[in-house]
Amino acid sequence: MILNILEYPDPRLRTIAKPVDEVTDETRKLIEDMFETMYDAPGIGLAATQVNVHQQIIVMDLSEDKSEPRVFINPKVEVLDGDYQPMQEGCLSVPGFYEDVDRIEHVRINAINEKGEAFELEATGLLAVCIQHEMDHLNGKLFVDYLSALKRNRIRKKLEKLHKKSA
Ligand SMILES: O=C(O)C[C@@H](Cc1ccccc1)C(=O)SCC(=O)c1ccccc1
Ligand SMILES: [Zn+2]
Repeated sequence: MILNILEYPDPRLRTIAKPVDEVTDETRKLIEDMFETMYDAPGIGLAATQVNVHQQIIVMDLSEDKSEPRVFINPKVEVLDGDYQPMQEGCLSVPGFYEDVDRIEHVRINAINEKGEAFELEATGLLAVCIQHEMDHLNGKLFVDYLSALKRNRIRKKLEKLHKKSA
């Protein structure tokens, strides 16, 4: 089922997600709906926060042909080296805006998969960037928070105007 994606500046996007106690069939159904929603958008990542479910669940697929689906439940990210690199980011909750954000170049993520098995992954490049972007969502943070107040307010005003039209 395609789920509704919350859009900035919706305050619910600022909610801190809670850990998943047990990976159940209900968790797996939500993950299935998150993948369907992400592919439909289209996007390369989606955090449960964005569909107003405040559990620590991220789905991702950086492939061109939906061939590399990834699930991260209760993820923890470690910095492997402190270098930052700028990369252009978009966000399904901030549709139509793309801005450069500095992110840590090399990270390690520890998480649980949809079968409840623990795993670890080292990442650089777009995968590392996407992991940090999705982790921010689970902590109520958005990529616009890294921009200047001027840019952030311009984006907010444009999206609020769009919401009024469609409301
Ligand atoms: O809002 C999200 O979390 C999804 C976001 C993830 C992301 C993209 C780029 C850098 C960091 C994080 C998106 O997927 S925005 C859409 C997008 O970037 C894209 C869409 C289709 C094909 C390729 C990229
Ligand atoms: Zn996003």
